[in-house]
Formats: sequence, C-alpha cells, structure tokens
Amino acid sequence: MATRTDLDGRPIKLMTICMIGAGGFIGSHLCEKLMSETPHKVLALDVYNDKIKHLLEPDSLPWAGRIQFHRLNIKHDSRLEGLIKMADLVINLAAICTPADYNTRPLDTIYSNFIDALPVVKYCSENNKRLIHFSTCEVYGKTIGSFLPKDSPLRQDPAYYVLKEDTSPCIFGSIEKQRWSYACAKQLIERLIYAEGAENGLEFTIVRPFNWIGPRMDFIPGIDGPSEGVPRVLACFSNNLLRREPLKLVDGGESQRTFIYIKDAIEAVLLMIENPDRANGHIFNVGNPNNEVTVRQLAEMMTKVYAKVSGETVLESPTVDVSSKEFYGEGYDDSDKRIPDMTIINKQLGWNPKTSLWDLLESTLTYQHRTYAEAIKKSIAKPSAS
Ligand SMILES: NC(=O)c1ccc[n+]([C@@H]2O[C@H](COP(=O)([O-])OP(=O)(O)OC[C@H]3O[C@@H](n4cnc5c(N)ncnc54)[C@H](O)[C@@H]3O)[C@@H](O)[C@H]2O)c1
Ligand SMILES: O=c1ccn([C@@H]2O[C@H](COP(=O)(O)OP(=O)(O)O[C@H]3OC[C@@H](O)[C@H](O)[C@H]3O)[C@@H](O)[C@H]2O)c(=O)[nH]1
Repeated sequence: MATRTDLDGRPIKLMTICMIGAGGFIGSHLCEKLMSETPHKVLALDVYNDKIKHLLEPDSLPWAGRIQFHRLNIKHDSRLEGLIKMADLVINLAAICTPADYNTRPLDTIYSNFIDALPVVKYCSENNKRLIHFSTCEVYGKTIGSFLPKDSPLRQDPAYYVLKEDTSPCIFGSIEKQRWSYACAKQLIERLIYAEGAENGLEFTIVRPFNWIGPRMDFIPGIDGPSEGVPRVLACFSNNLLRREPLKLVDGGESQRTFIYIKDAIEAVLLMIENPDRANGHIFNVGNPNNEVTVRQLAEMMTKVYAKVSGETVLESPTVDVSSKEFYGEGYDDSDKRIPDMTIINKQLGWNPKTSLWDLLESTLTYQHRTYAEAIKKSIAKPSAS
C-alpha cells in the first residue's frame, strides 16, 4: 500500500483502535471501511457480532488478524480497561438508541447512555488515550422556532431552526416526557467528556450523528429481531413495505428529519480518526442538510423506491395515521426539525455529504429486499403456532 497521508500531507501512523459497540449498525460499517481501506487494527467489542461476521470469517480474508472480536458487556467486564490500554484510540458507539426504548425503558436508557459510558471516559483519561465518543443530534432537542406561533414569519429564518454545535441551546420537554431521557443522558456525558478535556487534558472528539441510515440498520421484527420490537423509522417502514402493510405515520408524520447515507457519514468518521490534530477538542454535527423531508414525505418516497426495486405494486392506501401514544406509549415526545449546520466539520475536515435521499433509499431498499423478502414470504406462509 502506498504511504497514506492526512489532510496536512503527513504520513498517517498505524493505529490500534478499541471500538466499543462495533457489532452495531454504525460499527459494522466503520469496521468494514477500516479493514478495506486502511492498515489499522481493530479490537471490536460488543455483546453481538452478527453484523460483522462477514469481516471475521473465514480466516483467509485479506485483513485476517487485523480485526479481533471480544464478546463483552461493558456494564460488567474487567477486561475493558486492559483492552483500552492496548489501543491508541478508543471509539465508543455502545448505547441503547431506539426511541421506542426511551419512554418505556428510561432507566436502561439513562444507564446505557451515561453510567455505562463513565468507565470508558475514565480509563481514557487515566491512560492518556484519545476518545471519539458518539453522542446524538437529539442533544439539541426541539428547535427555538417550534415555540413561535405557527404563522410567525420568523419560523422561516434559519436562525430559529439550524442546529449549531457552538451556539444552539439544548431544549428538552418536561421530565414526564421520558422521551428526553436519552438526549439528557447523552448531553451529560458530552459535558463530562468536555470537562475531562478542560481539566485533565483528555483528547476527545464528540460526534453528533443526524439520522444516518443504510443497510444493516436495526432489525426486521419477527425475522432478525423480536416480533413486537419497534426499530427506528427506516426499519419500521422497510418492514411495512416487505409485508405489504401500510406505513404508520406517527402523529401525522409532520416531523422533519435530514437523512444521510451511512457510507457518506463513515467517510467523515475516518477523517476524524486519521486527522487527530484537526478533530481533537471538537464536537461535530454529521448529517446531510440537503436531504430534508417530513416523515410523511419519507414514507411516500420509500413507497415509490420500493415499488421500483421490488417490482411490486403500491397499496391502494400506502400509509395510515397512528397516534404517538398508541405507537410508542406514554411519555413520547418528538424533535420537530433537524438541520445540521456544517460550518465546523467543513472547516476542520473539508467534508461534505454526497448522496441524495432517492439514491440512498434505492441502494438501501435493494439491500432490504434482497436480504429479507424471501424470509418474510416464508414467515407469512407458515405463521408461528400460538
Ligand atoms: N444511527 C444513527 O443515526 C445515530 C444517530 C444519533 C446517534 N447515534 C449514536 O451512535 C451510536 C451507534 O449507533 P448505531 O445506530 O450503530 O446503534 P446500534 O444499536 O446498531 O449499535 C450499538 C451497539 O452497541 C452495543 N452495545 C450496547 N450496549 C452495550 C454494552 N453494555 N456492552 C457492549 N456493547 C453494547 C449493541 O449491542 C450494538 O451492537 C450510539 O451511541 C447512538 O446513540 C446513532
Ligand atoms: O413507524 C414509524 C417509525 C417512526 N416514525 C417517526 O419517524 C421519525 C423518526 O424516527 P426514528 O425512529 O428514526 O428516530 P428519531 O429520528 O426520532 O431519533 C433518532 O435520532 C437520532 C438517534 O440518536 C437515534 O437513533 C434516535 O433517537 C419520528 O418522528 C417518529 O415518530 C413514524 O412515523 N413511523
């Protein structure tokens, strides 16, 4: 391999990366990228490894020996500190991060996103290890604009809705709206990491992903996850399309999101990994401001794209309205709109997202159809005994 250089033309040093939560959606794509395009070594830690099995076996893979899986739960495993000590860089992705859990399992959500991350931060700080920690765009909560009257012209002013790392406030709902248990726990761990940087010199980067989507996200209920489970919206809508059921629009599908293709986002993470001088001490929004839709528009686009890639007709009523109380239960609330400001990541890393929403849905739904259509047909033909 030719000498690889960073953004400032310096040779990139070979690293051993301790990746916690490597078996999840983002972790699987990051491991794939690191194995296929870099010479770095990965200590992959997770409770599961199904999504990275293709990188671990067989032994003849070109990167054999560069990725090592350690099955462990960071809640209670004394191997954690030793593995962190072996690494040059720690990336923490481990978390409960599906909205259906925030209001129904608030304790697990807070423990997972705050308490369980504490030893990781502490071991990094004590052992002088660089940390890239995955936070979330949810730390911004609701936009300032959402509190203005519906007909206020200020709602059109980006100052009232674009989310900026260094100036936007974090606006959550009341305590009984347990939806915010996740965002609040993530905010506190961000503050703790920032304080470790300020007081003890911890070298850190905080990533705030804005709805990264693509293949291997979450699970399809009843196929590779629990039948009653509620994954994030991409998997919910994929499941509905695969089963020829109407897509469920929570509270009218009026919330707005910007979706980014996982492969674009992973490019940004690789730049952070390999350009520590430009990434350390920063919090980065990583999203695609050009791909904004309401959830209703997302449902309509996914319906069209799925018809194209599967060759199936569209249902007469492709969507159905459902209340958030019915879908998620008591204590659900929502972020109204999420547009990332890209100034900081652009300036520090020169990164920009590339893939349009239509294109990313086309490749993702092609994957969903290829991976799940047969299994769904079989499960429908042979309903489980009850
Ligand atoms: N995907 C997104 O759009 C998005 C958006 C915002 C924030 N994030 C953040 O990015 C990170 C990764 O998200 P993802 O989408 O890959 O989620 P994911 O659920 O697919 O991955 C998380 C992984 O962490 C593992 N994990 C959880 N608790 C663990 C523990 N105690 N010990 C060991 N492993 C544990 C899980 O088994 C899972 O494989 C999370 O911190 C999440 O909050 C993701
Ligand atoms: O079937 C569904 C599922 C979801 N939705 C709606 O679709 C929107 C997006 O829902 P998602 O499940 O993808 O999750 P959210 O965007 O609300 O939160 C996510 O944001 C960033 C991360 O930290 C987490 O991965 C998650 O909290 C929400 O408004 C939700 O109410 C539906 O209308 N129907």
